[in-house]
Amino acid sequence: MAVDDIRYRRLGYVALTVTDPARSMAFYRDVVGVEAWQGADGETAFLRCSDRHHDLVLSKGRDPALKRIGWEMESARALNAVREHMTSLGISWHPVSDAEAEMLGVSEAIRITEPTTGATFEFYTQMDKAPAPFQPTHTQIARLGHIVLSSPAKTETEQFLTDQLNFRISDHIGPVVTFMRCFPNPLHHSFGVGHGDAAQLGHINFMVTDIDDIGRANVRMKREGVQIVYGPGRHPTSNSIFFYFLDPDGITVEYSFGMEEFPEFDPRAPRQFPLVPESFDSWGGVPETTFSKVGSVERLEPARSKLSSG
Ligand SMILES: CC(C)c1ccc(C(=O)O)c(O)c1O
Ligand SMILES: [Fe+2]
Repeated sequence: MAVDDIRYRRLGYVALTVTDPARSMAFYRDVVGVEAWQGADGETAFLRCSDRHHDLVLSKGRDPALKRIGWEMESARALNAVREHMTSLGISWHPVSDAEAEMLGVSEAIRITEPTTGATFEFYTQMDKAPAPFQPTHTQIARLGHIVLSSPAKTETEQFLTDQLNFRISDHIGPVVTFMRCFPNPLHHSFGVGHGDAAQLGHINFMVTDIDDIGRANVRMKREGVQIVYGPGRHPTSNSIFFYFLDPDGITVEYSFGMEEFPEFDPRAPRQFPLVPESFDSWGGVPETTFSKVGSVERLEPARSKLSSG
C-alpha cells in the first residue's frame, strides 16, 4: 500500500483538556450551541453538532490543552495504509483499547504522535451514530470544521502531513500559516498549521450554515460577557465569514460561514497570499492579543509510544 491509499472521510473529533469540564460543558452547550452530556465515567464530557457519537471530548486537567485529533478514515483499507506506512517509517502506533474505543464509539482506532508537533493523531474507520439527529438550538452548526495548531517546525509539519499522511495544501499566507485538507475531503482545510515558538493549539472551528448565525453570535457573546477576539470578518483564503471568541479556559473558538470546496480531481493549485492583515481579514480587522494564546499540546505517555505490531 502507498501513501495515496491513506484517504480520509473527515476531521472526526477533537479531544481537549479543560480545567473545569462542567463549566466548559455548559459553555459549549448554552453559548456555542452543541449538545453536551457526561460520559459513563463521570469525568469525560461529550459534545456533538452532528449525527455521530461526538465531535468534541472534554477531559479534566490542570491546564487547558489539545489532547488529540481524531481522523475518520474512508475505509479499513485506508486505516491499514496508515498502519503500514507508519511502520515503514519507524513511527510508533498503538491501538486504542477496546474499552476506550467503546467509550468513544469508534471502531478500529490507532494513535500516533505526530513527530513535528508532538500532537496525538487518532485514525479510525467508523464512529457510532448518535441515537437521534442533532437538534441545533440558537445556532445552525453544520459540523466541526477544522483545527489549527502552531508548530516550531512548520515546514516539517507541512511535509509530514502532505508526504506521509496524504493531506493536500490549499493555501499559504506568507511563511506563517498553511491550510490543508484531509484528502479527498473537499473542505478547503480541516487542518491549519501556523509558525510558532512551540507546538500549541491555535483554535477549533465550527462551521455554521447561516450568515445570521454569525450576526447573532456577535450579539450573544457580548450579552454573555464572552471575549470576542477577532471578527466578524472575511478570510480571503477559504472565502469564509468568521467570528472568534474565547471559551472559559481562554481557548480560541471560531464560527465560520461558507468555505471553498475542492474537487478530488484537477483541483486548483495552492495559492500564496502575502503576509499582510488583509490576507487574514479582507475587511481589515486585526485579532486581539488574546487570540490563539491558550492550549498546550499534550503528549501521549511515554509508555504508549512503543512500536506496536497491532
Ligand atoms: C486567522 C487564522 C489563522 C485563519 C485564517 C484563514 C482561515 C480561512 O481561510 O478559513 C481560517 O479559518 C483561519 O482560522
Ligand atoms: Fe480557522
